[in-house]
Amino acid sequence: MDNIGDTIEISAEKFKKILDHSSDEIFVIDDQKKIIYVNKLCEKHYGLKPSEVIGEYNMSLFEKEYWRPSIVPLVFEKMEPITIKQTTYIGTELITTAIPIINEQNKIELVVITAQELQNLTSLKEYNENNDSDTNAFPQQALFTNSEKMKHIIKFCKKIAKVDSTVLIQGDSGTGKGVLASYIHQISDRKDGPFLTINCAAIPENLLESELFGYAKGSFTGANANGKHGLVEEAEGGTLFLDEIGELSLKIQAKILHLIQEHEFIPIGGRKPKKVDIRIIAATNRHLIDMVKNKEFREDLFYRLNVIDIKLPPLKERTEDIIPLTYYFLNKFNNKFSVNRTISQECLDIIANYSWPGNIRQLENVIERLVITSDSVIYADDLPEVIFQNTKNKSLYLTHSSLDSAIKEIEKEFIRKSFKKLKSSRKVAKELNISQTRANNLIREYCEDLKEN
Ligand SMILES: Nc1ncnc2c1ncn2[C@@H]1O[C@H](COP(=O)(O)OP(=O)(O)OP(=O)(O)O)[C@@H](O)[C@H]1O
Repeated sequence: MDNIGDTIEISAEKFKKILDHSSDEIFVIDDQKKIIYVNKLCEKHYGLKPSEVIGEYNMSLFEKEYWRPSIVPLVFEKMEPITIKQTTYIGTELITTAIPIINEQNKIELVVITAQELQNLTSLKEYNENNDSDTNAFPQQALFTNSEKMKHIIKFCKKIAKVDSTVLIQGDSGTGKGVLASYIHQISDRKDGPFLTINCAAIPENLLESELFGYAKGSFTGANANGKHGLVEEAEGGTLFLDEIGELSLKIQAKILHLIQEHEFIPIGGRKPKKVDIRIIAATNRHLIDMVKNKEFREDLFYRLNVIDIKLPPLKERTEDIIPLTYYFLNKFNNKFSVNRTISQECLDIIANYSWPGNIRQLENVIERLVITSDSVIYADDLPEVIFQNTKNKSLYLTHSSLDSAIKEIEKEFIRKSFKKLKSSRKVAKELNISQTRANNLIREYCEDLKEN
């Protein structure tokens, strides 16, 4: 126990609780620039638990690009408090202040760093625009990751982006195939040209052909008399992304093959081939090789597309990405709907342990729904039933060794759900078929945070 003043004692456990509930991230490094303390906000800002950060050297995390720019060299150089703007890899903007604690030998003993989210500042005047070292921030990118598997894929993309070979991205629905295709385009020499996407499954075959290749003057009745350019022509100098390529008919597959091999195409109703300079990136969530075996997909086109193939892992194989993505989407929808929802630890744990069969898209949709439907804090019981139950059932067995504690957990869940909905102990008692005294006691035990002030 620490004795503070004459009468108040704060245990180390309570002290940790206080720091973890600060709205600022608190980050302390020693004279060797080793991280000796960080509060729980580091999970929100970097998707890393304090236990993964404490004991690391500041530089080694900085080199893994969790944030930019670094404040530590500045404070060691100037030996005085410094404030700068930083951006984390999930796009959170922070106003960070580093305060050196200097010992009697005039050496830095510790540096206490606090970081506040820019969107939380009530007044933007609170920080000086001139101090802002934004030039070092991350480039605007829609693709970020904390997973080694994905970092490997991104490294591979950086190598292949510069060549013009066709790329085939395979992966389950919602794993980010479109985002990856756009990323490859953005880091390629074609970045100043267009990036056009067509979803081959969403358009009927006859329309798809004219969308892709356009048609010549007066080629059919009802068509624009001057003809029409297709996406292949409009993508000149850029990249054409063919999403869900497994859905193409054999006729259009033949035209795509010709386009890839000869860099030319003939518009519908046209006679002369037109040359184009485009890169093709294709994606599918189907097993193309099985389709080839079943003669549903041309073997020659498959091998042409597959010159460079990338397999995107489902979210359950990159669980390190779940928490950073959750906060990324939370920030995104908080901004979109001008609210400031936070998320409870229990809810976060369930999200982190769920298998996400619909991958990133499903996670994004769930967070959007939670931001819209929850009150200021998002609790576990706000989650859609399927996620809540699925993880709950697993965790009941995993985390409860005794029958009594598992029963208590279920009791808590029932009471919270009912009280959240009905907001009255009388109604809860009625719904759950218990006495009002018992309902009152249970509400006092489990629902303090749900009571309206
Ligand atoms: N690494 C990422 N960072 C941020 N957002 C991402 C990331 N990957 C995917 N998303 C988001 O997840 C959603 C799904 O991504 P995308 O549409 O690229 O998936 P897909 O694999 O092409 O899906 P489908 O097969 O259904 O077309 C999009 O809203 C996208 O913005």
